[in-house]
Amino acid sequence: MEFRSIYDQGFARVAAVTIPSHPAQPARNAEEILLAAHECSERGVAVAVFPELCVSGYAIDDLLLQDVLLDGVEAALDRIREASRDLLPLLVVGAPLRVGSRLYNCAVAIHRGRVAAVVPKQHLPTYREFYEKRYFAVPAPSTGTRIERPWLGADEAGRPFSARFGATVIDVEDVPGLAVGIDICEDMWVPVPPSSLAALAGATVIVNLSASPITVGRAEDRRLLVRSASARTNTAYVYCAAGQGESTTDLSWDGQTMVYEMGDLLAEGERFPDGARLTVADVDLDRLRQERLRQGSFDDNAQTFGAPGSWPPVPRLGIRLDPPRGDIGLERVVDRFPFVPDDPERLSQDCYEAYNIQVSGLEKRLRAIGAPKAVIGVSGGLDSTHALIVAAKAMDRLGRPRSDILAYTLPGFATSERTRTNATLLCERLGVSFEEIDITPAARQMLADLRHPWAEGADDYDVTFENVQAGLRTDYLFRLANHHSGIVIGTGDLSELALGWCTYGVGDQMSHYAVNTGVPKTMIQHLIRWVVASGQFSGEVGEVLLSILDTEITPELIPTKPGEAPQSTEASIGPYNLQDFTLYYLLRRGYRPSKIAFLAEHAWADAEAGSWPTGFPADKRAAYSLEEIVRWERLFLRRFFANQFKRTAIPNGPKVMAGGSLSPRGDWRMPADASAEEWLAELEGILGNGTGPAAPRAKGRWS
Ligand SMILES: Nc1ncnc2c1ncn2[C@@H]1O[C@H](COP(=O)(O)OP(=O)(O)OC[C@H]2O[C@@H]([n+]3cccc(C(=O)O)c3)[C@H](O)[C@@H]2O)[C@@H](O)[C@H]1O
Ligand SMILES: Nc1ncnc2c1ncn2[C@@H]1O[C@H](COP(=O)(O)OP(=O)(O)OP(=O)(O)O)[C@@H](O)[C@H]1O
Ligand SMILES: NC(=O)CC[C@H](N)C(=O)O
Repeated sequence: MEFRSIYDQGFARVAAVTIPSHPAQPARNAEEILLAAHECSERGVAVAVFPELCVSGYAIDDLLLQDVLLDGVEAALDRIREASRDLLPLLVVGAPLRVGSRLYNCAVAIHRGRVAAVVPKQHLPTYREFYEKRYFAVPAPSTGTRIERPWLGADEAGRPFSARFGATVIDVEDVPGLAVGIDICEDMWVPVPPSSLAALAGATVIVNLSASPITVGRAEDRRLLVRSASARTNTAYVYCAAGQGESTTDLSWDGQTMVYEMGDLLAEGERFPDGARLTVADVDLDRLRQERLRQGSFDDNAQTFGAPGSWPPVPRLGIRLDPPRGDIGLERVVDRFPFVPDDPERLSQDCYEAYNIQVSGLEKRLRAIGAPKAVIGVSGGLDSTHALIVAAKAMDRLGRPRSDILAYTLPGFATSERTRTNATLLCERLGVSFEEIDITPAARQMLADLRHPWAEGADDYDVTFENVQAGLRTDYLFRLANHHSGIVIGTGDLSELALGWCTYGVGDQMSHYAVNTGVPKTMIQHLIRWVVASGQFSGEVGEVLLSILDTEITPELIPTKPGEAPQSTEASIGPYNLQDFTLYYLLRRGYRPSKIAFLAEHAWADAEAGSWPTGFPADKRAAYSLEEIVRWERLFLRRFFANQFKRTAIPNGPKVMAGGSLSPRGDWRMPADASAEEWLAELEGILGNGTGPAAPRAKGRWS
């Protein structure tokens, strides 16, 4: 197992290749195909798809029925097949082929000197500009025919090879999880495309050989179809259209290429190119496999289609690829923040939704109870600030005065002037009811009653010292809620829950309704920025919110000595940048820790590379080495397992992100006494730290 090998990390490299077309000149087209195929091979591509009828040219009309053309096509396929012996990828090319007494519009799947399968187009457009039924036959629904033709080649003893003719899923046996299904252009435009059945039979990558002429607006239609096909079939969909050189007698061609994976665009090629273009992307086979594992309805649907009287399942056959195992890079963008999109419009939309999910969640709870007051401990930090502006909006929407929010600042031994001032200003400007209660006398009393060394003058700031303060704050807030007929609004976020960074029970883990539990820390700052930018509150509230965004994240539980930096949360539990990254891939994707580290290195190794979310401060653009990534991931895993007990007992609160919730009722169930050992061992083994080289991956795990 090579840590930096994409094929060992569950990816497969695919290419959508558009080439210059030479209409009715199969020999020249074969050379164009081979030129691009060599490049794909050098780049470690596993599957390369070319346009529909690229061997003959698509728009050649009645020339399709000429024997010179059809003989030339077979000779060209023979040439490609022979030359493919030295090439890595499975090549899928389009050609008109005589089978029996008719002509078929086919995809020919070629690998290492053999034709793996010939898949005929099932849906022939014969409307508007298309006239395919004039030339081509619709294949019979019964599959399983074999064809024997000289261009299929022969073995060493001269025995001729035959090939499957019909819909087929091609399993790449030594790239677990890579199974290729085929659509040919119009096949994608019908309600039940062949690719849907191929996906239900196990295909994870669908290739579409297309010769869709370009008219205004059609590229967007294709994008919609490819994107939705990939999302609905849980596949990567690799689309490739004919381009430069196709006949412009009555039409024009743009050579559009794109790769979508489960609705996400991985790569897209230049349109109207002046030569061959390879659109290359690394498909995450683990993601597809994991999604089908957890979304059981996918397989249920396959059962429905496999039932008697329904479509027969698409047959599968296997090839072996022997892909490169070294470091060939990663042809895929890995976002630094899986919970936070970089695209400004998408980020704004996500923030709008997240904020409204939180606000409407609290609104419903307040209405259901019968207009209780909302009691909040406001520290001047990010979480309680956000909870406060969620509560303020909920009160506005309920038509109740903001004074029904009872905000308390509860300074302890380490509360700084800055957070306290921010908290005070924010409450004043929002117009909520506000009071300060100093918890230090009660905390002193409790520490003395406990006979804590600090009470006897020692410099001992342990967990008990911290939790006495967090606990007393909670005690005050709950009793204030009783006293004023209110409920305590919980402020803790999703990242803190993942790490167990809260005080259990009599502490900030508990509340009557927790508005932030579904929001990761890396998202909270953007939410607050969005609240300011979208003018949810007055300009003067916005000013304080921006000042709060600038404050270092600290629990303020241990006093700062002169000349020392204040207690830093991230120094204790790791950068939230990395911890949210791990959280997403563990929770939503179920990935191995080694794969998470591999992805994190691609996302975080270089602060200059790739994009950052809009508004992300330049001075906070961090980078992390693989060593740092692994160090903090280890800590994450230990804390994530050890703190499940805090999650099994969390208060109610809405799920916000599709990436996951940690509520045992919402989206995450796990034992509160499980061990992280196996997860830690997997990480150690991969990096060769301590436990020696990693065991080779078991075969067939993905099937
Ligand atoms: N699986 C399990 N099932 C049942 N009980 C389990 C348990 N594992 C530990 N325990 C028990 O739980 C207790 C430990 O949990 P707990 O009392 O919560 O204490 P603990 O997790 O040790 O400490 C809380 C940490 O959160 C930090 N904190 C607190 C408050 C706010 C913030 C913030 O910045 O937002 C941070 C604080 O600085 C401290 O480091 C122990 O008594 C332990 O024996
Ligand atoms: N000085 C304080 N006054 C009032 N409430 C406080 C104070 N300190 C902490 N709290 C309450 O305890 C919660 C957790 O506190 P802490 O500051 O340790 O964590 P945090 O997650 O960084 O939250 P925040 O970003 O709101 O500070 C806060 O959200 C707040 O509700
Ligand atoms: N060649 C084809 O099958 C093209 C048909 C497709 N519906 C299109 O409009 O692009």
